[in-house]
Amino acid sequence: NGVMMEMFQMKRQLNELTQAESVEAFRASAKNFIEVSEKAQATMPASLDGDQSRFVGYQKGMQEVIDVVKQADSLAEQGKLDEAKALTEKLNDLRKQYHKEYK
Ligand code: HEM
Repeated sequence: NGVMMEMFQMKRQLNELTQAESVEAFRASAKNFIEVSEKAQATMPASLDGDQSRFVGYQKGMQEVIDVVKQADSLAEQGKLDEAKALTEKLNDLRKQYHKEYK
């Protein structure tokens, strides 16, 4: 099982965030993104092979991602769509950083 399905959903939501043309569209994608990343956070990835101590680090990484999406959502809520979108670049940095470590 693992987190493959969640990861592909996160990829889709990230595309939607960067392409959102309205606050409403951005916030809807952010909500979906948070939901699916919380699911991923609760699930042991196959690549970790049951290693509980690495799972703790993995979960912290996923929390960083969730926090950035929440921050971006709150910018969108204030009508700052461009700033919200700019912040999603951080998600790609986190993706690269944590994939190196856990994928
Ligand atoms: C932030 C946006 C992220 C996106 C869009 C994303 C997307 C993906 C995708 C598409 C895959 C499968 C294809 C591939 O191997 O490249 C994948 C795999 C994986 N990702 Fe992510 N990821 C993200 C963040 C993270 C973070 C923060 C972590 C860890 C804290 C993580 C951990 C993993 C792991 C462990 C796998 C391999 C799963 C397995 O082999 O079962 N990802 N990710």
